[in-house]
Amino acid sequence: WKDRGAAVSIQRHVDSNGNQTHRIVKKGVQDFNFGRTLGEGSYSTVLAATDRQTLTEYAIKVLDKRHIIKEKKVKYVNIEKNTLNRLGDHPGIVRLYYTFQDERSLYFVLDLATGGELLGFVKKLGSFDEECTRFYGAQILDAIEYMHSKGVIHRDLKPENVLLDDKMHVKITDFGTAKILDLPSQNRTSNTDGKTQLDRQEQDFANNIGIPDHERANSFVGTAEYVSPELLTDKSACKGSDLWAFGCIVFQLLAGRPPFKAGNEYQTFQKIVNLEYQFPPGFPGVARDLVERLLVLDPTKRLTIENIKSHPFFEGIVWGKQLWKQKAPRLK
Ligand SMILES: NC(=O)c1nn(CC2CCNCC2)c2c1CCc1cnc(N=C3C=CCC=C3)nc1-2
Repeated sequence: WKDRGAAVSIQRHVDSNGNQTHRIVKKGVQDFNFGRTLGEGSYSTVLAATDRQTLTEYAIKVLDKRHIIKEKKVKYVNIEKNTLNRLGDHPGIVRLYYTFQDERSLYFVLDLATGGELLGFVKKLGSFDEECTRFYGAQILDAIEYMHSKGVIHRDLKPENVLLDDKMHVKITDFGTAKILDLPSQNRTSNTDGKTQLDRQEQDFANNIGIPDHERANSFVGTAEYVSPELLTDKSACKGSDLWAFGCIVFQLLAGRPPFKAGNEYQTFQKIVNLEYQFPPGFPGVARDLVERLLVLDPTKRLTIENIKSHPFFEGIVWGKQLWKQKAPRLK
């Protein structure tokens, strides 16, 4: 495991003859005060923490080494670290500052998003108005565009993974199931002979989220409601899969519920592959047009990011840095 980046603390040391020396030591657990638990994964826990020297607050993801090895997740953890390293410079993506380790655990020192999940606000308000949906949709899309430009597909975008920082701006997180498209031409995660080969990570992930056996053989899925049809039919993710999830999120912000939801995962999957969803009465027409052009079964027929940015729904949005400088609209 190669630690990435390093933060050091300078420790003043007076030796037995009273000579003062300074030791440079890599930051470690002892440099932080750990606070509340922000989230738990199957082999990781995310805690709020404060750097005792700088008083800066972070989220620290603690991964249990023994568990990672036992559950054969080493590849996952490295993919998450490599993905976060690639995505280190965008305001809409949780940043990995550095990692360190001790005999038991690995530690990822990450941005702390104090506002919590976007999902929490949608639930509290019931739904967002067009202005708020436009702002948060634009920030999410800008972050997706950056990810894709770095050859990363998130693969599990959902309102729970869209966090908000202290300025109520978006911070996308949880790249544990992301896919790095090594070759620029490789737009789908399938191997060279064209057969969609479940890679170890996908197979491992499928094993872990309890897919029924008859589906387990060849389907890697994220969270049921936001999974794209191509992941359920030909088992491969592509950049369009993130745009499908984006369409589900825009729908959910305005409707207060995701487009595809049924009694259980299998029935939800059925609705997705049959494109069975309805807009609630009052759903704004211009947003409906956008969603209808994203929730398209054939990923090659979905709007591209450029198309979405110039769609009338996003009229008035100034894309780029300005989007992250402006004040977030008050959620009402
Ligand atoms: N899996 C992760 O990497 C991760 N998980 N969380 C907490 C999860 C809680 C459930 N929904 C998804 C996020 C975080 C991170 C990254 C780093 C990170 C930074 N800030 C927060 N902040 C939170 C504040 C309030 C409630 C939940 C999270 N959380 C995280």
